[in-house]
Amino acid sequence: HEIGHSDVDDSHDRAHDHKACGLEGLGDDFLPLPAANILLNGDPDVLNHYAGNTTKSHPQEDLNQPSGHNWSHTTPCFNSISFNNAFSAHLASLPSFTSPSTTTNKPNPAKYTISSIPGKGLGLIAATRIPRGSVILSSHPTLMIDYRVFGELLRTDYIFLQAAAVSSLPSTHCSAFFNLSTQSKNDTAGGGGLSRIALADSIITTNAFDIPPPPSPPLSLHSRASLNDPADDLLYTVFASPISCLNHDCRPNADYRFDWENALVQVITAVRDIFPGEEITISYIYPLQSCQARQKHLRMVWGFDCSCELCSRSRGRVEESDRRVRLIKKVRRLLRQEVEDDEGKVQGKGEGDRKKLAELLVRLYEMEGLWGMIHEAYAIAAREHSNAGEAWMAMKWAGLAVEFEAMVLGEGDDEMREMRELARDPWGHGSWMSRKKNESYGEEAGGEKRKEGGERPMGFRVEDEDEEGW
Ligand SMILES: C[S@@+](CC[C@H](N)C(=O)[O-])C[C@H]1O[C@@H](n2cnc3c(N)ncnc32)[C@H](O)[C@@H]1O
Repeated sequence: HEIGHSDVDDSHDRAHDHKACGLEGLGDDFLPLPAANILLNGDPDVLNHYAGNTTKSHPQEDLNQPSGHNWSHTTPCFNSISFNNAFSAHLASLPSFTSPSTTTNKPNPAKYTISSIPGKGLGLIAATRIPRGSVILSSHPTLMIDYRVFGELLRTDYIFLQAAAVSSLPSTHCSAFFNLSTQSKNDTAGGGGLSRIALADSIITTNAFDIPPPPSPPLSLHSRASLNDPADDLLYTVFASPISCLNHDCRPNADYRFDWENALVQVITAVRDIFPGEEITISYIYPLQSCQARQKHLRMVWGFDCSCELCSRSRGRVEESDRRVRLIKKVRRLLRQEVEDDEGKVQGKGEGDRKKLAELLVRLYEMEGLWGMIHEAYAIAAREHSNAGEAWMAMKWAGLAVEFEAMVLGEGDDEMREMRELARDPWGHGSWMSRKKNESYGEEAGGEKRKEGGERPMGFRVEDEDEEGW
């Protein structure tokens, strides 16, 4: 990467000028034998998906891009390296790829500029105020790799397939890919001594996202053995778009989700208000770790020393944050300790304190600035108040949970559905009054009553998701 690109189009055009694309560009790195064997044996394949055309690619062939469409780097298109061609074909059959003229990627230069950030390379800077909950940008993946590729193929084979998959993308996408950064500043395509195969590998390592399985897998995925283990990540993807310029922050102001309904579009949303001139950031790692653990993880996996605001604080303030993280974990553990009594009702230790603990948890997430995760605390607080028969408080917390879940989980998520239900009708929710009635919660120790006509307390409008805040 050259430092100081001010917009994406410019960087892509420049890359296009001086980078050879296409398989012939692999030059001396061409490794015909092992890859040819893999392809002849059938699995895995590199599949090219251009606007609804699914073409099986053999690395030796130069692919003809479909004509009749004005290709730009925002036209949705991806290559996949997959053991499951049906799945790739399923994605390619979705409207984003079959009608690219109506569903192009959405870079949003009005909201941000790409600038040089001291110590981090390029990054996205807010050009305007971006309210919490607004989508900043969204993009289709350019490259998808089935995770099993890394376990089941030799490295020499899969790094060849990676380079072949990238090189057979349309030239605009290929250029955008090779313009992405690598872990070592000297590795970029313009300079540095890396071969094209090694360069593609380094770019993938630096810029890829893990994609977990969808909440309800499409039919073509049911054959995947690894789906039996929900912890298994499914795909490894790279977005040759401004998404790849988002730097890491241990307490980020934006977060992302993958929209399975819409061909795995990655949607980046502000999780708090972002002000003009602020850097837009996401977290590359699980944020609930000590500073030392986060730093170690980022150094080992990503190869950089984090210079985010939290990691740059004085030692005392870093320790304060670490203590809060430990307390969050402890409170979560305490709230998870529940047993069912003879009647199947949930009985917790120190029951009267559970609501207070849940509210403490919310406060701790807020103090830590964990806006991308705070829906967890809101959902816990909502259930605790519902368990205790406090309808209005349950509705308040469930409403907040829905608002924040919408940013990071999306509509298909089970917890979001549950919270929406709880916010709408706590009295009919499974958690209602499930705590033993041995304490005087709410009205008449029997819980708050449903109001006539299903009135809501002022300010709780779960349906009005487009409105900013409550
Ligand atoms: C996906 S790229 C992000 C865009 C990159 N800054 C660029 O110039 O293209 C990831 C790389 O950005 C840099 N980076 C991201 N977050 C950082 C942080 N918090 N501190 C230092 N470097 C960071 C690291 O070099 C990392 O390998």
